[in-house]
Amino acid sequence: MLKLRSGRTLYYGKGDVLTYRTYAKPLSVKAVPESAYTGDSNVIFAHNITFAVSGEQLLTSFTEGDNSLVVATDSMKNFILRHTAAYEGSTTEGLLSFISKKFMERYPHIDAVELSADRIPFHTLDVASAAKDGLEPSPLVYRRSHNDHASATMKLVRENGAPVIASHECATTDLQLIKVSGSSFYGFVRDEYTTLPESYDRPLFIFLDIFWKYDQTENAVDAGLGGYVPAEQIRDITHNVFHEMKSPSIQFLIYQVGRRILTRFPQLAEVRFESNNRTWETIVDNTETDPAGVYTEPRPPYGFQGFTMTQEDLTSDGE
Ligand SMILES: O=c1[nH]c(=O)c2[nH]c(=O)[nH]c2[nH]1
Repeated sequence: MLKLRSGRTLYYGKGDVLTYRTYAKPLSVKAVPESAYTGDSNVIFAHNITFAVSGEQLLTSFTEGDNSLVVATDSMKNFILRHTAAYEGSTTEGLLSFISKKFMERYPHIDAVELSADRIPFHTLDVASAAKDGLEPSPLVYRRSHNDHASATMKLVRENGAPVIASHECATTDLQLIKVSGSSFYGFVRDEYTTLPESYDRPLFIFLDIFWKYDQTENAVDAGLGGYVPAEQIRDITHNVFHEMKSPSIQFLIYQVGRRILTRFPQLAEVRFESNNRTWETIVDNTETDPAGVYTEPRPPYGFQGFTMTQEDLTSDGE
């Protein structure tokens, strides 16, 4: 939230600024064992951006109707689009940093910018190769995905007049993972309010949002430094840990995912989870001799968990 010195909150901006940039600089990252992802051609580098500004000098635009220092949100949209064309990097975080720094340089009366972007994922598609010897990814045709996607949030303020990143958080959201067998939930408090039976093998369906912060923000902004953490590798680590472990609860599952993420990426200071329990309701149970079961959508209300972890969690013996 963007606040003035007086403690008053003041901001205005533009949301849903859709920027479909083509042929951004390709991204290249180090491999991790859990993921085939090593980068992105960035042929389509598309985002939905929300951009808000704040400043002491904007107060009279609210209190007196004085528009003399108001940059129209329509102009903000144009600024974002034009600078998306000028961006020479390869990451969402770099794009946000670039646009907001340029904006604060152009408009010195703006004290702070808070902005976020959802990456709009477009995936490659295989097509018959021109040589007719199999399939190869089309460099031209892409499929828009409505699955999980990367995003980032950033706040910039001025220090000695120059814009600096005061805070950031990166994320992969809307991950929806089902593990059909190998998850339990038992041993919880049983009292006069308990109706849930203990489960020793449940089809665990979770909705998951994962957030992370770097120790050095520069690693998020400049992939050339070699410490960039792509949402795709976070996603792949998550389903690997889910696959590997017999989870006694979502709480313990996300803790183990967090430990793996922090192990793989020492450049991250923090990982945060928001999970949602969508365990399928059992209609026909499976048996020891017949794995076939029938399940249906769970009814609301849904349970959720939240957990924040830092590198310090790796020094405790949770694994
Ligand atoms: O993994 C779970 N954690 C809970 O805290 C909980 N509570 C519940 O009813 N089901 C589950 N599952």
